[in-house]
Amino acid sequence: MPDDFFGGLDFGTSGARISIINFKKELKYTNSVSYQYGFKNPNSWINSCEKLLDNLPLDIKKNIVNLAISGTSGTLTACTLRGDPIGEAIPYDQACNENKILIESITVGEDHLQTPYSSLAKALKLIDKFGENIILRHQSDLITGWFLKDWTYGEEGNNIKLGWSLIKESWPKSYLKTSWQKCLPLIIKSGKILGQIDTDLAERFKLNKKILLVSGTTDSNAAFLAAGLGDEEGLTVLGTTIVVKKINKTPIKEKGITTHRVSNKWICGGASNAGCGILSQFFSDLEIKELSRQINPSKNTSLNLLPLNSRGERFPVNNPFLEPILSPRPVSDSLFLHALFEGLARIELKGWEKLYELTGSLPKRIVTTGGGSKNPQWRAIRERIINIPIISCKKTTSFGTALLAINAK
Ligand SMILES: Nc1ncnc2c1ncn2[C@@H]1O[C@H](COP(=O)(O)OP(=O)(O)O)[C@@H](O)[C@H]1O
Ligand SMILES: O=C(CO)[C@H](O)[C@H](O)COP(=O)(O)O
Repeated sequence: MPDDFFGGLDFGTSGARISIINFKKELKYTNSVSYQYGFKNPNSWINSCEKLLDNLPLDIKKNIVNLAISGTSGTLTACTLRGDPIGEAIPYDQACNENKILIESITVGEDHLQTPYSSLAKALKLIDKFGENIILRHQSDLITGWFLKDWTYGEEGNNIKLGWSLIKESWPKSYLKTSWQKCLPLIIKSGKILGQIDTDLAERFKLNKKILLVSGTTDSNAAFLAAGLGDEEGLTVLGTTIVVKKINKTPIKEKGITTHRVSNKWICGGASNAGCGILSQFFSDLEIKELSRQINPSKNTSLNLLPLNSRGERFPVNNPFLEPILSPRPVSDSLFLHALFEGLARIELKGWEKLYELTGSLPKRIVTTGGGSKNPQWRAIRERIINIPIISCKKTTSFGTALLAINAK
């Protein structure tokens, strides 16, 4: 009797990854692809999903029983009522300042929505551009809909930045009076079975026709699940952006902070606009690895870079006008990389200080996931600057998403 398999697909900034696990949570298969048309183009997400499905070995295709999808939190796209993406998505790190006054008037007391990075700000911009005869979906919800050929649903965590309240289990009352409420998804808790894969799609990719789609989560929550974090540990995701998260007894409502609920715990934290993205702007992955070997992590470069991926910051400060500082650039590439690592470690430190201010405690140990987590020199620099022991977790975000698929109800 062949194993049943559980799949997790994660849509990040640099590409998409799939992990297939069995009931014992053993990783049976993984693969990743980068986006063909760039991150902002939703057809890239669909196209990379198709490539990942095409490349699955047949025995896996036939024995996947549950599938869950995660994606970047706060990347919103407009679609036709039939789920076809319209134009480019607005990515999580793009500030939309256009409807500030309207947003303040409909989100009184909801500070986390009153930022130009909220999905609400992006939703209003998309409605201004494309009208109200559209639906608005985040990355994870769009792809889940693509598998079902039904775009009705939205997963709770992915929609917090759009205004969904995990506590009240509703949209803000002020939305009821708007004409655009119909553009929002019907919210479902994470880890719930939504329905069976579309038959034509299953046939096209030779997949088990009985695959059940499970409502997924955000990329950072999936990383949290993969890391299996303890109450006294913190999570740092070193992906295109740096995300810091810790468990807290109560939710926190503040600009730049998101409170999610994962495995019945409140997970508080924030995502910077700085991260590995800036490394990729200057160096290939191989160059990063080789140049890192020349770095002495115990030394301080005394260069004070602020390595934001672009203008504007979400967390630890929420300022859409903050400019990156990338000069002076030393002649030595390894010295420059060293200084970038230090600048990123200082941003992470400020993140932890901000969470200390809001929660009253620091983690005893930091678990790190994401592309940057495999770098030992960066880890040592981070330990020197942050002064908290750090370990790397080899499990990927899509592995965490696959865990949701196992535990589906
Ligand atoms: N050895 C390394 N050290 C530091 N960063 C690395 C290393 N290898 C890859 N990266 C970075 O990892 C990033 C991709 O990580 P990933 O977690 O896949 O990101 P995302 O999920 O945001 O797409 C790239 O920006 C790349 O620069
Ligand atoms: O930065 C990101 C992409 O890499 C994260 O998706 C995101 O912005 C983190 O969001 P949340 O605060 O909801 O976990």
